[in-house]
Amino acid sequence: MPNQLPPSARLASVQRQHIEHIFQLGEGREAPQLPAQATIRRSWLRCLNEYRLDPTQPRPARVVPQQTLLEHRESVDELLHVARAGVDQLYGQIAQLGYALLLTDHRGITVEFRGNPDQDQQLRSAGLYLGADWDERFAGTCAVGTCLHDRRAIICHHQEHFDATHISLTCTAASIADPQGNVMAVLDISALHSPTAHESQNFSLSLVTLYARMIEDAYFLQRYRDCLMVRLDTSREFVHVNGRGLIAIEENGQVIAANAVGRELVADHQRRWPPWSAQHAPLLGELFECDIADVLSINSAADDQLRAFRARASNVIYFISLLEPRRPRVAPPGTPASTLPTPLARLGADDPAMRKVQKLAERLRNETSVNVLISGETGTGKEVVARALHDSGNRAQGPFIAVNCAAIPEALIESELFGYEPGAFTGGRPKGMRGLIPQAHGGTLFLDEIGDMPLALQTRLLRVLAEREVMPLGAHKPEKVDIRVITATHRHIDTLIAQGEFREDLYYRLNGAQLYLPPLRERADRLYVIRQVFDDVTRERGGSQSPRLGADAISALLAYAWPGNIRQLKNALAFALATAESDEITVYNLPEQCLSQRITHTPSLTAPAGDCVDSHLVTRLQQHQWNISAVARELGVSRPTVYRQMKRLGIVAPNKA
Ligand SMILES: Nc1ncnc2c1ncn2[C@@H]1O[C@H](COP(=O)(O)OP(=O)(O)OP(=O)(O)O)[C@@H](O)[C@H]1O
Repeated sequence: MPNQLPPSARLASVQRQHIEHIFQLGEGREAPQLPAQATIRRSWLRCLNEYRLDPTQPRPARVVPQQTLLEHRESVDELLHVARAGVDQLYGQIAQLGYALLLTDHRGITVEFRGNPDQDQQLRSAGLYLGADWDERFAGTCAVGTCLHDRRAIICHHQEHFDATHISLTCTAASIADPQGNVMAVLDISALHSPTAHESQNFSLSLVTLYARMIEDAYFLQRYRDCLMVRLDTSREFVHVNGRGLIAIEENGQVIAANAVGRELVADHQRRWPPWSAQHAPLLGELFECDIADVLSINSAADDQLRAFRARASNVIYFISLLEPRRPRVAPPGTPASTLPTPLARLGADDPAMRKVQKLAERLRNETSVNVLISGETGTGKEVVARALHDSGNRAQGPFIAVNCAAIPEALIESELFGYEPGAFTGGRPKGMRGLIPQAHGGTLFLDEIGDMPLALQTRLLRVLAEREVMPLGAHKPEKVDIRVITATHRHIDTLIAQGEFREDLYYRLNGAQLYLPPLRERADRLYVIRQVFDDVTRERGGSQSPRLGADAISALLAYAWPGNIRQLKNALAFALATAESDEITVYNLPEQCLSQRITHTPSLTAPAGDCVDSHLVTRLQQHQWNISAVARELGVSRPTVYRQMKRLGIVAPNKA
C-alpha cells in the first residue's frame, strides 16, 4: 500500500501512476483518475503531441541566467513599476497561508517573486523563484504556461501538472492584458503543500483574478494618464471606489482605449452596428445615450460627481465618473495648472524650449497682426505648430492654407500664390485660378521654407503684407485679403540676407515674433513625443489590435539622435508597426539606422536615455534620495539602465558604500 511506504517511495509510486494516467489520456483511454478540467486535458495532449514532452523524463525547474532575466525584466519594466504595489498587497494576504507569488512576462519567465525566505531552497528547486521558466512548451501543463496558452485564469492542482516533479504543487494563475487585450504578464500564487481537494483552491482563483485585474487597470490608468478617462460601473456606490470599466477618450468623446470591461462594451456596440463601427473608434455618445457635454461637466455640475447613462447596445444603466487627465507638468509645483488650449498643450510635455514656444504661441494666438516666424531643423514640427496656432486662435473656423515655397517650381510660384485671370498667360486654365493667398482670406497663410522664395516674389509678398491686398496676374483691380501670415524656415535667414538672397525688410516684417523649435534629440520630453507619435501612427493605421512599444525599443528610440527629427521618428514607427510580427515592437523591428548614431552629448536640462544619462545622474539620484525607480521614471529609461550607468560611472548608493 503506498500509504505505508516512506515518503520518498510513496512519491515515486504516485509519480509512476501519474505518468501512467498521462499515457492513458494520450491513448484515448478513459479512467476516473484523469483530470476533470477540459483545459488540463487539452494541455496534456499538447504536451504529448505538439511539444513532444516525455512524461517519463521529468525535468528539473529551469531558471534562466541572470543576464536573460534582466532582459526579460527590462521588457516589462513599466508594468513591474505599476504592479509592485499589487504584488506586495496580494503577497501580504497569502504569505501566512504558505503561498509564494510569481509574476511572469508573456513568455512565462518569472520577473517578480515573493516567497518565504525560510523555504528558499525548496521554492527554488520547485521552480517557484525569480527567473524560473514556466512556458508550457518546456515545463508542461502548469498554471502559468496553460494560462498563457488559453488566456484565462486557471487552477493547476497537484496531479493536474504534466511533469511528475510538479505534482505536489498547487498553482493558480490569471493573465494581465495590455490595453489592446494582448496578454503581457501572468500573476500566479503557488504553494509547496496544500489540501488534496481541488476546491480548496477556489478562493485562490478569485483572489488572483481580482489582483490581476487591479494590476491591469493600474497599468491602463498609467498608460493613459494624460487622457480624459471615464470610469463606469453598474453600481452607483462602487463607481468611485472600484468602477470596473475604464475608457480613455478625446475631448470630443472619441474612444482612445479601454480596459477589459470597456472593450467588451465597445465590442458589444460593434456587434450591433457592425458595418461602420468596425472601422471607426466609436464616440462615447454612440456607446451611451449621452451628450459629451454632460460627461465633461460631471465633476463641476453633478452633485456626487457621477451621472447615469444607458448603454445603447445592452440597455443597461451605467454610472459614470470622470477622471481628469494628469496634465503634463509645465509649471513648477504650486503654480496653477496649465490653461493652454488643447492644440498648444499637445505640442510638448515638459521641455523648456517647447514650454517657451507654447507660452508665446498662447499669447499670440489671437494677435493676428503679429506675423510669426517659426524656425527649427527640418521635421521638428513647424507646420504642426503653425496649425496649432491657427486652431487655438479666433481664426480656427477660417481656412489654413499651407504653401511649401521650396516644393513649387519657381516659374509657377507667382501664379499659385496670387492667382490669375482667364487668359493671363498661355497654358493657364481657361477660367483662371484663385491664388493661395486669396484662398487664405479669413484664415491663416502658412509659408513653409520661406528662405526658398525667389527675390522678385519677396517684393510682391512684401506689398501684400503692407497693403493687405493681392493683384492676381492679368487682373486690373486688387483684391482685399484678411490673412494671418505664419512663415517657417530651417535655414539661417541672416546668412541669406548677408548673401543678398533675402530681403531684410521682408524678414523684419515676417519676424514679428519668432518661435524656435528644438531638435528632437535635445527635447527633455522625448518620451512624450515618442508615445504621442506612436499613438498617432497607430491610429492612422486604424489598428486597435496594434502591437505595443516594448521597453527596449523605447530605450533605443530615446537614445537615437534623430537627424530628421519627428518626421523621421514617425517614419521609423510606421516601419516598425508595418513589420512587427508579434504583439510587441522590439528593438529588432526598428529601422537599422536607429540603432546607430546615438546622441553623444548631454544636453543641459534634458533627460536623455541610454548612454547619455551620465553627468546628471548623481544629481538626479540625490534629488530622489537614491530611489532608482524614481530616477528611471524621470529620465524615461528602465531601472536596469540606471543601474548599468551607475556601475559604469562608479556611482555607489550611500547605504551600499
Ligand atoms: N508634436 C507632434 N506630435 C506628433 N507628430 C508630430 C509633431 N510634430 C511634428 N509631427 C509630425 O512630424 C512630421 C513633420 O512635421 P512638420 O511637417 O510639421 O515638420 P516641419 O518642421 O514643418 O518640417 P520641414 O522643415 O521639413 O517642413 C509630420 O508628419 C507631423 O505630423
